[in-house]
Amino acid sequence: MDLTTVLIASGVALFVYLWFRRSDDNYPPQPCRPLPVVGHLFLLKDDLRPQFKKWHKELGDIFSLKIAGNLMVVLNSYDLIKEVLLKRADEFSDRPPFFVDKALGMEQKGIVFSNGETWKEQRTVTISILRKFGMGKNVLEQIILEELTQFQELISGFKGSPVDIRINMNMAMGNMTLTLLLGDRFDYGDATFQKLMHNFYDFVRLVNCSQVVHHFPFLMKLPGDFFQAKRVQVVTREIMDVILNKLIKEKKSEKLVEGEANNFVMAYLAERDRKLREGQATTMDEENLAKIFADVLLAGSDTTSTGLLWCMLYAINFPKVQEKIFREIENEIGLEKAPTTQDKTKLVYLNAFLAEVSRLASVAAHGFTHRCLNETTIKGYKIPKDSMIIPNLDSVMYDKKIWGNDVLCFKPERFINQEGKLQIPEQLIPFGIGRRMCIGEGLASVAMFLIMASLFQRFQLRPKNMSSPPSLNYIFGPDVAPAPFEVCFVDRRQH
Ligand code: HEM
Repeated sequence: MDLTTVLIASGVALFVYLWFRRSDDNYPPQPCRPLPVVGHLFLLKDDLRPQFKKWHKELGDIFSLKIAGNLMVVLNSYDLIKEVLLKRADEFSDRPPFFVDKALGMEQKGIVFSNGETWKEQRTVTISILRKFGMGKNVLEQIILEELTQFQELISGFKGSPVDIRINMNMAMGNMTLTLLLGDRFDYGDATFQKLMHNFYDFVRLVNCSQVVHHFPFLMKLPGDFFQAKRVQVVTREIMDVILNKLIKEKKSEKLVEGEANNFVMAYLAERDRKLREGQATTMDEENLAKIFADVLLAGSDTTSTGLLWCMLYAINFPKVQEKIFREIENEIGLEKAPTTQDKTKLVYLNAFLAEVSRLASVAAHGFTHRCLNETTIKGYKIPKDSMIIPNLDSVMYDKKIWGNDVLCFKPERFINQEGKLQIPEQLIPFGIGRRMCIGEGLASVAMFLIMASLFQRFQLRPKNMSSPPSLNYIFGPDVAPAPFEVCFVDRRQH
């Protein structure tokens, strides 16, 4: 036998041994035996939703997959997700390492990807600043209403002809977020804004695929870019460069009049300076600020814009629901005065509509990955240290035990009780649950309420072809977005 034959034979023998070796580990059930080295990676398709649904049905509320050397544990059902992420928050609130965090640079900073003291302080400070912006003269509301005026003008310019509004929606939401961060809105034609939005679009499209490189870093060294990881690296570096070296740098040079920050960057820097002046130990610095900037832009803007697109798609598919919302707006606030947050409690049916869209659209279908801090058990199964934990929010949004047999029906009425009041069950968790729960829930909810109330007040949303509205199909990415569709915004004032 020559050396090549020996090597091939040993390789095959090792593979067969690893494949048939009995594993004594009592891991949560798995769909099949994992392959050596890659584990179950070969099973995962681009759209994980139907797969997770099937495995949930076959394997139960907890199942697991081997991804390279790590265990990925998928939690299904409200009770189990709540038990792990809320009641056992000390054990399951960390994040695992992500390729994209590495690509962004300044690893483990900001909020989304950080852990420990850094995460705690950045999250607390950010929530506190956002809360202040939502109070008093309500900076948040002013920003949303200003952008909304521009957005309505743009829509009105389409004069009721069919349009794919995705890019414009992303630009409007992106601009709202940037105004919150910096204090001034961009002109849509501004070169920096265009570049950011372009990179941002690429990022959202490519990020899922690139995570494979985290498990197999040698792939970065191979020629070509099959998993788009090199492209993600270029795009994220460009995003961070603009944020840190242009936007934050320019803001820093402006003088802050004490107590008057109307934007996140200035408010953050003022708080950092206060802590330093008072001699407090702090993790607050410009790198953390830049990462929070990216977190808010990347985690917040796209998800909210996607949520709004779903609202439009459901509205054109359910014209009677849309008409009922319009009548409610007409009766409760009239057609002249622009809706404000003060009107939120009056528009019960609109709120029920938004809740039902958030349930069925399930924009963050699989939440965001957590990490298990130390070896432990869930439901008697062994969970090794550093396992990835996925809260399958889809399993809650589509659970017949919670929503009834008509779980697949679009029915805003399910959120209105017999007294005609809005009633949102605790199981509606589009923003997650526990210590890592979304920090942007308030911001997203206010933005979605104001934008949809204003659009429904002025426009009737219609499909291009009244007899065949666009499908409710989705595209699975970092969030679940509607497949491209066209909508006609017919100005009610001119009809
Ligand atoms: C409809 C819109 C949105 C949805 C559905 C959504 C959903 C979520 C979900 C499911 C998580 C993961 C929770 C977990 O890890 O268990 C999350 C995290 C996060 N979201 Fe949102 N989000 C939305 C809008 C926003 C907005 C507007 C912001 C801007 C402030 C934002 C900022 C964040 C941040 C920073 C995190 C990470 C929190 C942490 O790791 O501590 N999100 N979001």
